[in-house]
Amino acid sequence: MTTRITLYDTTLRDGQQTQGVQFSASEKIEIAQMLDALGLDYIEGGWPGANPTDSEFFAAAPQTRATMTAFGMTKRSGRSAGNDDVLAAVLNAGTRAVCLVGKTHPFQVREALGVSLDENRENIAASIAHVVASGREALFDAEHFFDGYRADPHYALSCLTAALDAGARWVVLCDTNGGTLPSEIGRVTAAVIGAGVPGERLGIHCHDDTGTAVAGSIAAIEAGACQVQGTLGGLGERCGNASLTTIIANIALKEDLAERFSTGIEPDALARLTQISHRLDEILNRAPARSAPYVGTSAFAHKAGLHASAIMKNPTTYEHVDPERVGNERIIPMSNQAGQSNLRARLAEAGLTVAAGDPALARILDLVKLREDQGYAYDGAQASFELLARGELGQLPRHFEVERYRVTVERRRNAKGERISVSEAVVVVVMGQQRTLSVSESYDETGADRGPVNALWRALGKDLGPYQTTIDDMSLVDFRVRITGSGVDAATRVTIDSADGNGNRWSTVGVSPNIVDASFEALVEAIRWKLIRDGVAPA
Ligand SMILES: CC(=O)SCCNC(=O)CCNC(=O)[C@H](O)C(C)(C)COP(=O)(O)OP(=O)(O)OC[C@H]1O[C@@H](n2cnc3c(N)ncnc32)[C@H](O)[C@@H]1OP(=O)(O)O
Ligand SMILES: CC(=O)C(=O)O
Repeated sequence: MTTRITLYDTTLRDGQQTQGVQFSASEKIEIAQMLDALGLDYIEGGWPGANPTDSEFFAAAPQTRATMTAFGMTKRSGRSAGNDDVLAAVLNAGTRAVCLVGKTHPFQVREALGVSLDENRENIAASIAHVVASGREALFDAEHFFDGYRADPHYALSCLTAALDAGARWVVLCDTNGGTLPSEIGRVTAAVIGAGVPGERLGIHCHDDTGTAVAGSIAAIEAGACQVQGTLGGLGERCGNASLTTIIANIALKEDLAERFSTGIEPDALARLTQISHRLDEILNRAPARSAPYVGTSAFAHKAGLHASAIMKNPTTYEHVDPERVGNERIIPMSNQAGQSNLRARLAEAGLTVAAGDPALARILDLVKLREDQGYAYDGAQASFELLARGELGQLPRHFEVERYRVTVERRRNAKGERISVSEAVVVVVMGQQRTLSVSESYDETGADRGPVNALWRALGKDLGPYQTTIDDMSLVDFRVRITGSGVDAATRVTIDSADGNGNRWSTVGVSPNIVDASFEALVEAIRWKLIRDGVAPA
């Protein structure tokens, strides 16, 4: 018999408090639907009345199986709960549940609110009673609870009791400043339950300022709290909240937890965890975090030669769980850390079968290590690695050669006297007997200059004769620049991610002391790889 842990997501509220994150109402609706499909119990949608986006979201909130919850704060002093306009706006959202944050640390009550301890506790009780009287389920987020408990356990506990006595369904212990370590969180949670607060009405809300928010949340669950709050991928104020993504996977897949606890997440939903996490990254317009537990793009990447060798014999040698359980995949990248096992695995993925012991394997490995020493990085540019390997194996078709290119960047004033820049590129390409010269300016949809690399890409992709139809659906989706080495040895490494209309995505790398030249190398490799992958024969 397992204890059912209630999952409360605050991506749309605390997650929106992340510096640099600003969801639109329609993005909030999409995220709410994703969270609901995943199987969460509560979705905290935001703070109605605090900003137009949150009000718009609640006005159009999707129907969810999860309990949609509006967030707000306890009433201010000097007015009744019924006369507090901030509380009224929260209730007006018409959600099934309302979560109110209130202070439980005497220092915070005095410094931040400037009211007496009794008055604060009465405000908590009156606000929760008002929510309950309006027919909603009430939750109380006990702000700074662990700091408050350390300073004055009697007062902090009395605030929880005031909320529970007023009808709160849940009281949630918040480590608001994120400074409490897991051992203390576990100890205090157990003490709160020992003091009479039922675990079935107790939640935990951790922040990650010590890098232990997930561990702290699990410590509270193990001590008896039955609700856990968090966000997708740990978004949230300052260093973030506890990552619900990690907590969900831990409870489902770590035997010691799975034997004692369960959540509403079904195995097929768990297998969509990586996809959901990457969709959130797309909404946030950021690359997926590499090292995120379970769902990171490197969570199951085996770079070291010793690891790859063992993984190919039995994946459990270097994997704590099967990546498929969370919808992730195993990657064996190539780099200067690789041995022949990585190499043969990567070549097989590219459809290149090479017998163990083939001398070409050693040559390819030596070349990878030499080039990485020069600044190349192949673990994030697998398409360039494939071209390099094909070259050594004598399987690299030469579709075209670049005879020369030239780029100019001009800064001038237009007819209105405004300062503008214009980038222009010329590329000469030879394909068999055919020689083409293409010229292009750089521009985006508004006509603004997008720089020399864009101009080069446009010129290169303008007239590739017999290959044109193959590359027409190609686009550049990401561009990363890194200076490697220092002083006279400094070089620029450019990694380009390309995509095509078939949903393929591939990465290529170029290195040169000159950023434009490094970019050009990566661009040319991107096209070469696409032509090979699409099986186009050289002209
Ligand atoms: C721990 C957390 O993360 S809780 C979530 C915090 N989230 C947010 O703050 C985001 C949304 N907040 C907002 O948009 C705004 O702060 C609003 C609309 C809520 C209030 O805006 P304003 O009225 O301009 O107040 P402002 O933000 O400057 O200050 C907050 C006020 O609330 C009071 N307050 C803070 N917590 C509470 C509480 N739990 N109960 C009652 N009053 C509170 C403060 O004392 C302060 O009052 P004061 O202006 O009289 O000093
Ligand atoms: C409520 C909340 O977000 C906190 O105390 O951290």
